[in-house]
Amino acid sequence: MVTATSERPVETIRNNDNHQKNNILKVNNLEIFYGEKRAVNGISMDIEKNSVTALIGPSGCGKSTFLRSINRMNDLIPGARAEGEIIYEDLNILSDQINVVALRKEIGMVFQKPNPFPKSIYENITHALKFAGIRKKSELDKIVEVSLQKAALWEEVKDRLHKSALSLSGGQQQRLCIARTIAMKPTVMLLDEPSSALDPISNAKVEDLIVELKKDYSIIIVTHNMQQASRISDKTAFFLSGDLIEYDLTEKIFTNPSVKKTEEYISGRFG
Ligand SMILES: Nc1ncnc2c1ncn2[C@@H]1O[C@H](COP(=O)(O)OP(=O)(O)OP(=O)(O)O)[C@@H](O)[C@H]1O
Repeated sequence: MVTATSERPVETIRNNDNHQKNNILKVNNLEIFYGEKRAVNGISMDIEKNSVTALIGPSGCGKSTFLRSINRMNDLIPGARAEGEIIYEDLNILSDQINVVALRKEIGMVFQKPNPFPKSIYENITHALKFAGIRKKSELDKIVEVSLQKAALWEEVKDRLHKSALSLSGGQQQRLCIARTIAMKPTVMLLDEPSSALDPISNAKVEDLIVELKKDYSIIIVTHNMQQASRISDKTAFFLSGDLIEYDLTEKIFTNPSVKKTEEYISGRFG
């Protein structure tokens, strides 16, 4: 549970009016700055539960900045700050009372380049669990198996769990990183171009996995690959120069967008 960390009452950062049953996140007038420069210009959108939401747009439009704000990864960048609200479970994620460590367990992130630790496959998954106080071997074994199964990797690695994660292929490493996130029992998974560094077969496996995972998680994915967005996402948000230009069902965005700029972008006329 993402709890308030200070003495101030939780009610001061709750916003019950904004809670909606089918949405996992509600973004209200979010602005993100790097120093004086504004990278995200007051965007508002709801993110649905158990769905895949794709963020698309040309390089530098603010997709990754927005994604990183959802689990407060921008806190790690000196000079970065956010205004507005991202409501999750009636709490504003941007509040200084949020327990960021707990938040990042519930809202996990997978990066473009697979980044397993230089440890065994097993330890890659158990490392954070042990840190969180889970020590019993039988419990750790179970979580490792379930996480690898959910990440569609178990069959490929079950006989070499104690071999180095770095001996896996790039595609397997990325599925291991997804398993590592799953082990923390997240509700939301943020994926920043998770398959752009992979070969086509590994890419297809990761795409199949994402579609499978939405049964259990709400997924937000940044992608430069229009085909990928149209294949796997339910809703698509098109960003341009820090603005959210259009946000709608993926089918609508790719067949009959409402805004001319969206149509120009998806048909490859710029970006
Ligand atoms: N750490 C940072 N410090 C300063 N400015 C940054 C930083 N990260 C991003 N920016 C700027 O913020 C704007 C949005 O960048 P962001 O990386 O979010 O875009 P993007 O749409 O994800 O791009 P790409 O598709 O190339 O990853 C850009 O103008 C970028 O130069």
